Amino acid sequence: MSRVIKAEPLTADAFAPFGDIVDASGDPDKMINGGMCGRYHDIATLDFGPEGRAGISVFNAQARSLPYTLDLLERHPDGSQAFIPMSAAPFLVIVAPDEGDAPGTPRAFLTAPYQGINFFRGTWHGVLTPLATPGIFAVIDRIGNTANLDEFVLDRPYMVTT
Ligand SMILES: NC(=O)N[C@@H](O)C(=O)O
Ligand code: NI
Repeated sequence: MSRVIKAEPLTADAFAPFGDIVDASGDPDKMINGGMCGRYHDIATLDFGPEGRAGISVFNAQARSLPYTLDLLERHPDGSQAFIPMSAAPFLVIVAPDEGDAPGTPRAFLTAPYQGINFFRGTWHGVLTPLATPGIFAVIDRIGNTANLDEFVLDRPYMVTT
């Protein structure tokens, strides 16, 4: 019998232990370009460690369907990782607390349109999980000389639903 996780709406408070939300919510920090543009300034904690540097990549991921079978969690011990959607489609964000170097009970969140996320360094998470095609995302994460990847295969999968 699979364990079930119900996806929650993504809110800053709920996501705060795991990362940042990257979106244009609320008032901008500054109006620029002659008042034609609102700047939401410096809204994510990027962290690439002393040996790494920031990189921008593009991921073109297959869309998944719900209920989604979660059987793997991973983390990046050496740096943060941000997923910025290049479409309006919501996507699934799965995170878990660290419990003695293994993930605890996962939580799933459904983004709002045009919301991106930034995982803090070391946050256990599910891989990029689009729910619509194209699953194209800009990814800002660490470029460096380490694998920067710990994977944890779940002995019993979870079914993620909305
Ligand atoms: N492995 C990789 O580049 N992607 C994962 O980190 C992911 O979170 O999707
Ligand atoms: Ni990742």
